[in-house]
Amino acid sequence: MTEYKLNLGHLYGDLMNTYGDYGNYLALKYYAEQIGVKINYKLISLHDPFKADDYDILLFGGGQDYEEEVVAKDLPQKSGEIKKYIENNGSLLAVCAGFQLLGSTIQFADGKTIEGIGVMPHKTVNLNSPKLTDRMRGKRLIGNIVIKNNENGETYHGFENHQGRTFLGKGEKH
Ligand SMILES: NC(=O)CC[C@H](N)C(=O)O
Repeated sequence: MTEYKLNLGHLYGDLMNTYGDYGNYLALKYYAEQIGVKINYKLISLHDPFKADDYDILLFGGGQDYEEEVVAKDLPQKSGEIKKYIENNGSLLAVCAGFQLLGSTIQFADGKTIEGIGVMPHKTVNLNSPKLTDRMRGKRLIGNIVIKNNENGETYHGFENHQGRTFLGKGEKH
């Protein structure tokens, strides 16, 4: 019998797991097993090599500002391969800080701005940014969320806890 396998890479899963992002792997593993697919899990953390061709799916979870900055310093050594992975239409689930870090800049709660890897054009400002409307400014986003994907009709259930506000760039859509 053919054995189906998926190589899953968890980018900085040891640091970017504040909100239980490891659960995304567990859920995927559970559903994969139902259809006879085995998941090979690999944690890719600080100083670890990363090769785009080694993976079928990548997870990149959320984290607090402190860990996000630690990760941002390590990312340049992997960014070329991450870019290659994305440009080759690789599947990637990036959540919260993970998504922010793929963009151009991220502003933390203390006002400091750091650079993401710029593989996507979005940028993140902090919750006090004058770029925000009065209704949005000063509020932390926290709670359960349900998102409908209007393109494929799928509904995603999750939880958010962040202060940053991400503005999508050219060619990106909700
Ligand atoms: N949930 C998260 O990953 C938080 C990301 C980021 N540190 C923020 O507060 O915006």
